[in-house]
Amino acid sequence: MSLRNIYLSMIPLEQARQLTLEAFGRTTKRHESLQASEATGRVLAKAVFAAVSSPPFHVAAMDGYAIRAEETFHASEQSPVFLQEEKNAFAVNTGQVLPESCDAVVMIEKVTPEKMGLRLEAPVFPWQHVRKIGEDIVATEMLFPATHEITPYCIGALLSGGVRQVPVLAAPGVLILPTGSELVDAKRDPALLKPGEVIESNSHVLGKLSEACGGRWIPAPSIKDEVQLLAKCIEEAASREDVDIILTVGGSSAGSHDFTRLAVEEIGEILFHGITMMPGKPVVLGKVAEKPVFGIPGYPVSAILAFEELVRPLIRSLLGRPDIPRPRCPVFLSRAIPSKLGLEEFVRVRLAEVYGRTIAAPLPRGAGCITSITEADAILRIPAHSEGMAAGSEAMAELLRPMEEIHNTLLVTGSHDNALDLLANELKPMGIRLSSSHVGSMGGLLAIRSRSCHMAGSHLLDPEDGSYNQSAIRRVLPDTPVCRLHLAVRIQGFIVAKGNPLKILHVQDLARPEVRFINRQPGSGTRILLDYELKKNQMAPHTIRGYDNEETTHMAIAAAVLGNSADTGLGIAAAAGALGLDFVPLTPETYELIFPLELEETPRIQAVIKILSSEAFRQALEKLGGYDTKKTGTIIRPEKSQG
Ligand SMILES: Nc1nc2c(c(=O)[nH]1)N[C@H]1C(S)=C(S)[C@@H](COP(=O)(O)OP(=O)(O)OC[C@H]3O[C@@H](n4cnc5c(N)ncnc54)[C@H](O)[C@@H]3O)O[C@H]1N2
Ligand code: MOO
Repeated sequence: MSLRNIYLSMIPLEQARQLTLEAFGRTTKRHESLQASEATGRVLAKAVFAAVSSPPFHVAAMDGYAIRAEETFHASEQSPVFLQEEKNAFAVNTGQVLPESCDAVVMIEKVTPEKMGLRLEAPVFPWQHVRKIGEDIVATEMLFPATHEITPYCIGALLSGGVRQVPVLAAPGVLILPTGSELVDAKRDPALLKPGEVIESNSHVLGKLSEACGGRWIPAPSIKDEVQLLAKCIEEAASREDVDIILTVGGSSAGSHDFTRLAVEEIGEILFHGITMMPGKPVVLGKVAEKPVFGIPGYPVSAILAFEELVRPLIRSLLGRPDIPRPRCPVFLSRAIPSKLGLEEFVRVRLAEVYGRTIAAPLPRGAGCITSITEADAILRIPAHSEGMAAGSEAMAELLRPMEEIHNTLLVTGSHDNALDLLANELKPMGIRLSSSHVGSMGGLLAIRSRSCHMAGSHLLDPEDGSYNQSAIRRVLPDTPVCRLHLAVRIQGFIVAKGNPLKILHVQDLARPEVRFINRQPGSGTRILLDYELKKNQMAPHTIRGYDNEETTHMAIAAAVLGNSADTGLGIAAAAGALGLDFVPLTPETYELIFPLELEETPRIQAVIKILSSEAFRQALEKLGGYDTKKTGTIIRPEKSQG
């Protein structure tokens, strides 16, 4: 039997959210009583009133003497008043109860003990430096209304107001049921994973996200892809009193083992299947025993976004609370972001402050890559009706990190080099975060031109004279004086499988029919180097199998060789070494960090210069292998004619 699903018609996200809230968004009726001191993050089920006043008595607000104010009214420098300890002046410390006869406190530094008593040279007004009964909280007054969310501050008010127990809404129980025969428990030793097995991580992410917005995660062991089993588990979950929301994770899409919709249809009804959002398209919403059942897509980023856009608003609504929107901030795009018409797209971006503007650089978009969201600083929503955004255009970003972190980011755009990771590590303790965006050397110079990065990693060979970067800078940045900070001379060569099984030794070997090549993108220094080598050897690009298959980083080339989707690609030794591959050296090249002269004195650039000039950095670079560091850290300043 073919159990392949077809989607119901997809609906817009906003409509899906409304349907969800209309069907299930009612404040929960389940209450519980909690100790006030343990109630942070919980939501009050009823209004809470103070049992006692605070302060409960008139108390001293300063260290000094409690007195009767009227006895000091005529005090002045010329005719001081002398008060007598224990008769009409009583020593008190801040917070102590005032003796009954007193109505004011004079600060200790305002009186001088003398033979005649405590000398006072100025009048004291009634209730001066006294905190009167109920100044803060009056017994019986309402402290917080129903659906108020309790913060640590609130606990102070509750305890001071004599409230020890509080009635709170039961945290909505979110049962999370991972589905997929390939899933293995995250506690299992990852070294023992068999081919095809996948570490179950999504339920942990969604569970913690549920708790962060006020829900209670009810974990469930993952189950195999079987419709009947899935239906049974959902039914059991729906019958539990402590379960308010059920999430199945994985199997929501159209694959032959994607059973969520079928299972829900068997025991309940489907409200929708498919949303015009990406990632997160194949979400299912069903109703079983009057409870919401979400079919959450299995890709990690799809799962997170489906949760945040639909499940979180529902949890908040069960708590009588508004959703928690991400803070927003206007940004400018470092490069164009094309987008699919008809889908609301959530593009993950890195942010950095460059020349006073917040620049957004898009990250790779695969919904299967959890790192596309862990590395992101913000999310850009591209509306369904848009085909994308142009480079330089302004957009509204939804922040995933505090702005302070973003302001301390050094944005390096351009060619990729493993040494940048080393640099990032050194910058971190200095409070600077390095963010690198891999767009190739030429892309980096263009980003300097459009003032959308601080530094560009570049290794652009001039085939005419064998120099690096100089002529490209003259061409691309005729009006921008830039400095060239020497990172290293590095060896470019062929990244090959361990033992170099196809014996790839020369450029000519790339033309052998059995050799599958993986190329770098146009505009990258490595691509220019390859084309130069081909020309030198009189080889036509079309004679190389895989010339048109492109990746954007050295590590991606190495990964392609490791994964056996290619036999070789041009790259640096460090990338081969990182993945345990072999390396056939071809030619040395100069890699520089280019930055605008006008940024030279900024702390972020100064920090990089300092690190690159250190012996420790040089040694670490040498250790990576394939680098010559003789000139590391030297700066070539702009030619006079430039600018
Ligand atoms: N023919 C079509 N195929 C797919 C479509 C489509 O429209 N037509 N949609 C794609 C989209 S979009 C998404 S998103 C994915 C997700 O679909 P599923 O919900 O069916 O997810 P699975 O196939 O079960 O898993 C996808 C992926 O994620 C891994 N996974 C699943 N659960 C977990 C977990 N709990 N922890 C960690 N990783 C998990 C799973 O092993 C797969 O690798 O479908 C596209 N396909
Ligand atoms: O829409 Mo799916 O959620 O891209 O990855």
